Amino acid sequence: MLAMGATRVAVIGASGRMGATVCAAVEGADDLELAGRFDVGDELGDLAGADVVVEFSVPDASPANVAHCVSRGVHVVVGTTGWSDERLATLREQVARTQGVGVLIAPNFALGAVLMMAFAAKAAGYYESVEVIELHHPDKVDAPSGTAARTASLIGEARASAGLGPVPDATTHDPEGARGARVNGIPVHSVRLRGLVAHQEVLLGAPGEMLTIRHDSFDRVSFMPGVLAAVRAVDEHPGVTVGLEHYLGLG
Ligand SMILES: NC(=O)C1=CN([C@@H]2O[C@H](COP(=O)(O)OP(=O)(O)OC[C@H]3O[C@@H](n4cnc5c(N)ncnc54)[C@H](OP(=O)(O)O)[C@@H]3O)[C@@H](O)[C@H]2O)C=CC1
Ligand SMILES: O=C(O)C1=N[C@H](C(=O)O)C[C@H](O)C1
Repeated sequence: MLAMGATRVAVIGASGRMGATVCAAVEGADDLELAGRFDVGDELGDLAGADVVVEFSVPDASPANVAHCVSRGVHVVVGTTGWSDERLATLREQVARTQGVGVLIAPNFALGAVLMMAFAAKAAGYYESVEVIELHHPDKVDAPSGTAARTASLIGEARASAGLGPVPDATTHDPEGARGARVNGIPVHSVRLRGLVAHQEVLLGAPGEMLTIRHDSFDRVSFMPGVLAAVRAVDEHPGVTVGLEHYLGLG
């Protein structure tokens, strides 16, 4: 629980699609105060005296931004995707040396997306086949999406626990890569289409049936309840947490 009075929040990547939406959401919350907005090239310095920083930038900049916040003892809610295992390990080492600082890295703050990932992980052990299709706006710089990578990772773990082998696939000739990427052994397909925001389908197949689990974010406001919930709770979760589900009791 943060100290009495409005929690001071700074946003890194404040002019971006997500950063601007977060700034508006913080300004609209009675218990939060927008302390600072930071963008590319800005000196982060004392982070405008923020209690919590929200970070939505680009994969190559996010680790340094987060490391700066941790070095200042400021809690961080991170939405930027593209965190590799190596970058996470480095962050965990830094945070372990910093008493009490909380960092949440969440590939998706939409409640329905968190549930979609949980449902997919739950179902994965029962189906021989599974594929992930993520669909996003064409201005997105990373593929596959962080949500798809996390989903594939959770599905891979569930399949291993259930003793399932590789997904069946007789393809031997695919010079154009039409079968998509393999993330943790799970086929992942990335669609980039004008008009879309953020969408994902998980297809699970067994003889004679298919289960489809789909989530759609039609607007970036869908991410705001999760972001604000994380801002309010991050100080109660010292260390590095990956996935909003751990804050919602779903992890
Ligand atoms: N976890 C979640 O729920 C969600 C996560 N995302 C993720 O959030 C990230 C941002 O997405 P989105 O807002 O659409 O992207 P945008 O490109 O709209 O925004 C990114 C912003 O970060 C700025 N930026 C670039 N480099 C730096 C830097 N070194 N320091 C500070 N700011 C910097 C960019 O500035 P400039 O344009 O001038 O380069 C831009 O304003 C992506 O990784 C995306 O995948 C998106 C939606 C939901
Ligand atoms: O870039 C986006 O837009 C999104 N990025 C996140 C991701 O990569 O999973 C979350 C959501 O899908 C929107």
